[in-house]
Amino acid sequence: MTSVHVALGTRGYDILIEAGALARAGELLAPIAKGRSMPIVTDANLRPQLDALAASLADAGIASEAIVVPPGEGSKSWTTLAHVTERLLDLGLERSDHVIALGGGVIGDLVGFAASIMKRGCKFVQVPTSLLAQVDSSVGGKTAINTPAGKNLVGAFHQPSFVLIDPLVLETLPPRQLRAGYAEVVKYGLIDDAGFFGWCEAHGASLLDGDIEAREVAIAHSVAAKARIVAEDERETSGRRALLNLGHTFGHALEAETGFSERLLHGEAVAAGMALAFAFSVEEGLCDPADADRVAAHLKAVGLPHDLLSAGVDAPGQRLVDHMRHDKKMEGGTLPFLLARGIGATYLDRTVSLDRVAAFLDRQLVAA
Ligand SMILES: NC(=O)c1ccc[n+]([C@@H]2O[C@H](COP(=O)([O-])OP(=O)(O)OC[C@H]3O[C@@H](n4cnc5c(N)ncnc54)[C@H](O)[C@@H]3O)[C@@H](O)[C@H]2O)c1
Ligand SMILES: O=C(O)C(=O)C[C@@H](O)[C@H](O)[C@H](O)COP(=O)(O)O
Ligand SMILES: [Zn+2]
Repeated sequence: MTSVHVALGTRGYDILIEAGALARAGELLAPIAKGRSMPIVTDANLRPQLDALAASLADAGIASEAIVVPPGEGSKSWTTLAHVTERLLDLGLERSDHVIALGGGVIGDLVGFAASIMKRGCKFVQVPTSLLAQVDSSVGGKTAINTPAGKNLVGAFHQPSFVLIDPLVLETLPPRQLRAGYAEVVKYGLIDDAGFFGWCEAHGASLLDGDIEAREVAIAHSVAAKARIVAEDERETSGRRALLNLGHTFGHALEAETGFSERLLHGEAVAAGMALAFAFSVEEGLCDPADADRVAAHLKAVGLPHDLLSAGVDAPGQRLVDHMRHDKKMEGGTLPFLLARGIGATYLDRTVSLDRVAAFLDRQLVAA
């Protein structure tokens, strides 16, 4: 069992990582439920986890109603948000009540946003069930839905009250989803921790193969890294938290280009985006080509996209750059970019021209 605290003063909270924690959820959540019912929002793929959670809550005397939405990125939408908030109102949710987000990053982002606007802000608990959600999205309070204009464009910062991570629930996660989540694990190494990237090279394959110890190490390391960064820069104002966006400017453009669909999952887009950020850094004369090759080689070795073609995208650079203009880091018409001086040495560069990015992307396709 590992516990990590996100040090945000009155908005601070604990993240518990424990094999089998789902079965103890009732006992763990009873102190914050304070005798009130806890609605659970989940998706239709998570019936067994929903039953286990509801049974554990019932054992602890906590009532729960389930709100089940369709699985997939399409549920980060106005339609599903309206459905969830209306159901919560029907259930008589009070502002001091907690809603439980049981699922992957889609459920966490959707429910967190719903909680941020319910009665001007009710409480919520994250029970992440995908690797991506366990290592990244359940921590830090970024919540959002997508719009036709782009990814996560309507949302709020709203921190959960508690994050309950049971690594055993990953046993039912489809391998492709597991791999996609692993991309965000690799991200922590690339950002500022070359030693952890080395750990990923050594243990990534066995983690994906089912090594529970490797999973627990990766989850604990990732959430501790994210908790530190979020505590330093909760609302992404100083530039520190922007590091967590490594690969995402390219990645979100690839997701928009593929219609936020199963064609390219978020983690897959981020994997390709990180490799592109390193390749672009090489072209800009910032990064040793050997480092960029090492990044692409590891992503390729574990079966993740590592360039435009392996991400299934052959769009003109200018079209991808047009998607990037919606990036939330955009400031006064310029887009700060996460670039790399090497593995574990990324930084926010405010001098990148989007025309150079478009030309770089076109060259990537010609070279392939
Ligand atoms: N808020 C943040 O900080 C943050 C960080 C990273 C990603 N995100 C967002 O997270 C989303 C991606 O999250 P995701 O990759 O978890 O996708 P997801 O929520 O769609 O889950 C992936 C799929 O796996 C299924 N699933 C989840 N857990 C399962 C389990 N234990 N067993 C069987 N099936 C299971 C889901 O039903 C879904 O079909 C994106 O929208 C991304 O933008 C947010
Ligand atoms: O927590 C953060 O900060 C991140 O950037 C984590 C990312 O993995 C995540 O995908 C996030 O939702 C992207 O944020 P956005 O601000 O680019 O929408
Ligand atoms: Zn992400």
